Amino acid sequence: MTANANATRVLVLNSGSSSVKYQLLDMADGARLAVGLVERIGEDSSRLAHTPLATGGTKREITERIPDHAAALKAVADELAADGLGLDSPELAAIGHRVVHGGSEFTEPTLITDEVIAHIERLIPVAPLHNPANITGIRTAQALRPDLPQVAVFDTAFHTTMPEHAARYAIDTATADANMIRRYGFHGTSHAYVSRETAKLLGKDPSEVNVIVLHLGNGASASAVAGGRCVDTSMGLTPLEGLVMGTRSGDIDPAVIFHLARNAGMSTDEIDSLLNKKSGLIGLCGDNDMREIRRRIDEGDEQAKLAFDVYVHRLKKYIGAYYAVLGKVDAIAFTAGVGENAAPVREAAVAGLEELGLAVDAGLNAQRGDAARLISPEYARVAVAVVPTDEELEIATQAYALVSA
Ligand SMILES: Nc1ncnc2c1ncn2[C@@H]1O[C@H](COP(=O)(O)OP(=O)(O)O)[C@@H](O)[C@H]1O
Ligand SMILES: CC(=O)OP(=O)(O)O
Ligand SMILES: [Mg+2]
Repeated sequence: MTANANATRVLVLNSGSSSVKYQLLDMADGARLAVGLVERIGEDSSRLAHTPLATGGTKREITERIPDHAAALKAVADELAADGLGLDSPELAAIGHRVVHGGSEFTEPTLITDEVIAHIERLIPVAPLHNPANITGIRTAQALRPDLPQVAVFDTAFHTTMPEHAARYAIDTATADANMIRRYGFHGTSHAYVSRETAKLLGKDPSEVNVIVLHLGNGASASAVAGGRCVDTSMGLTPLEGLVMGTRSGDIDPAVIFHLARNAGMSTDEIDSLLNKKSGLIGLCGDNDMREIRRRIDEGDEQAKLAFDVYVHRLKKYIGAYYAVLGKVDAIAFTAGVGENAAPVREAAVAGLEELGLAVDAGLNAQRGDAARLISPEYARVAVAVVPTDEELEIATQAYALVSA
């Protein structure tokens, strides 16, 4: 199906609302040839940072206004071309796109056609921040390489195995069905990858283990994975539900919204922006970066301490909930920016759960490193692990498997 049957490279594009992250990988040996990021698209302070790993080159930065996603992708293509890794390369087998919302329709990586794009467009009302950027990324890449297979890998796909009782909201069924309202879950490529890597770390097959995955990045979500299949996850119709995040509230009483509309005179858009962009850690203490919050706590800042405590309390509640959902837990895996780096979050989330077989060894927890590792003491019944996620590798692997089949 590829343009060139011997081609083994995959370009992965992760288009966010104001950023594009990308990686070029060679699936013959898993080598990362180039990685980069365009951020603050549409602002005067746009920045492109590109590292051509294949040539051993150092990071290059471009700081000039990049008006939109199309311009961002063209700038990325130019940077790749400067290292002889351009989009015109015959070694490129596919472009893999992270698509955040695939609804109930998409359960597998999918070859992109006009019909698939139309489906992704129909889901914009339930993913207004993410799906439009994903579609622009797809269309721009198509324009640059119309002959190349483009593959959509959906954040929601891994969660489509959730049982109906976990996916349903307890609201009027006709209203829910008419409006696509159900729990979809997100960060699925990360939950899939990390749950498999955790099984590997335990020396087991994924089908033999039950894992709670805590993906704690800027966006954050938990999932309960039984024998390799997702049975529950904390994000819902949109990526707003669940854990406390960098700028999102996670779970709240839905009546907060009516209260703000009726009594504070806020519009729907203002409340949407409040809950998605001005809540979570940033809403609680003015900072969304866990490094800065820890620094402030070390200086005795009470507001930062409260934000940390709210964050950890929610996390602990989800660990307990998914322990109950799974019945038996073999491992808890911490991943993404906060999960991989913030030892105090891991320690606090598990503190006091010894009766559940959960404990963290302080020495192991304090160690750093890029490899998956256990941080629980020998005696603990449940393994606690730090397992670095790699969404780009997972997207490339899924996209390549589809086009080389
Ligand atoms: N060394 C660190 N210590 C504590 N927190 C960190 C560290 N490095 C990154 N983080 C946290 O990780 C977050 C970013 O996580 P990441 O998974 O890269 O997010 P995303 O992919 O959603 O942008 C930062 O906002 C910060 O809170
Ligand atoms: C779905 C989602 O929350 O994505 P991100 O963490 O990239 O914002
Ligand atoms: Mg991430």
